[in-house]
Amino acid sequence: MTLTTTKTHAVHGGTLRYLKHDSAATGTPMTLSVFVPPGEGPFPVLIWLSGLTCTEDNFTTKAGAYGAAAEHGVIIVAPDTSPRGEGVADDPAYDLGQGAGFYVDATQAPWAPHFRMETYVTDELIGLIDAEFPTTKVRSISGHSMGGHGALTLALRHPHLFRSVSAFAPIASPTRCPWGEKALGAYLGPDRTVWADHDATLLIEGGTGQGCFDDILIDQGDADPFLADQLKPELLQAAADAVGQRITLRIQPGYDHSYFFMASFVADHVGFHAARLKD
Ligand SMILES: N[C@@H](CCC(=O)N[C@@H](CSC=O)C(=O)NCC(=O)O)C(=O)O
Repeated sequence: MTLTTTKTHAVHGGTLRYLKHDSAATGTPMTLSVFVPPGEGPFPVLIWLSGLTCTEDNFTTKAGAYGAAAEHGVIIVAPDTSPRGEGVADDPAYDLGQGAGFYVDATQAPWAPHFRMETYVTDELIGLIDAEFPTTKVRSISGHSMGGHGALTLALRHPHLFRSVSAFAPIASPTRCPWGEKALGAYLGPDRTVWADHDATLLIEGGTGQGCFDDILIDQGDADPFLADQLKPELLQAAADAVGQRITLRIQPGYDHSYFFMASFVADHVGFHAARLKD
């Protein structure tokens, strides 16, 4: 599984690479970016999962995370959000198919052959990064919106892989919002009991990952147009309170769903993870 560098940029004293590789998990080429801070390493890793419509480029060019990553000595990995290509299933809507992988392994036609983003991130991507970059083999995970859902569910489902988890405006309970119901129904089929394994709120309510994370940092803008119908962080907070999982949910006044919001607080998230990655 060879990584090919397509572009390299110097940034904040470190090196940002855009990369591509043939993925065994998705059966397609996959693209990603990797920022390596200045110095010899080895460095811990923060995996960033982006939201609907994104490629690896949105976070890389808009989040402004690399100054904090350089300061804390953290590698940041930002993969694409789905398999892509002519032979890959798609849907004309922005919230299903290419650019909307939802970080699950699809079981349903026509998605099942390539839409395997849970395996891609938790198995192939982590292995590839640890093999090809100077890592400490210790990592954390964060993401935005669909990627916030991905970060939370992958951390709760695979807590041995991650030291810490945070999210920006995550889809907190995809079994109870239009984006999630549409995607989980398409990728996993009509049985809602199967969806529950990919719903961060229901996972926390059921005790999955309990005791694995001392705190979960979540930032949410109160001017986010998706807050009431799609995101519902209050459900996650209630579930966490019920089982004693600490969540630091920061409602940020005036902030929307855009990368301007993330750029405003991403340094806090890098610092949150860095403190736990270096323990
Ligand atoms: N096109 C849609 C919404 C698209 C959108 O807002 N995408 C967000 C993630 S939403 C949840 O996963 C995003 O990150 N966009 C990329 C960016 O660079 O901002 C619509 O217009 O309603």
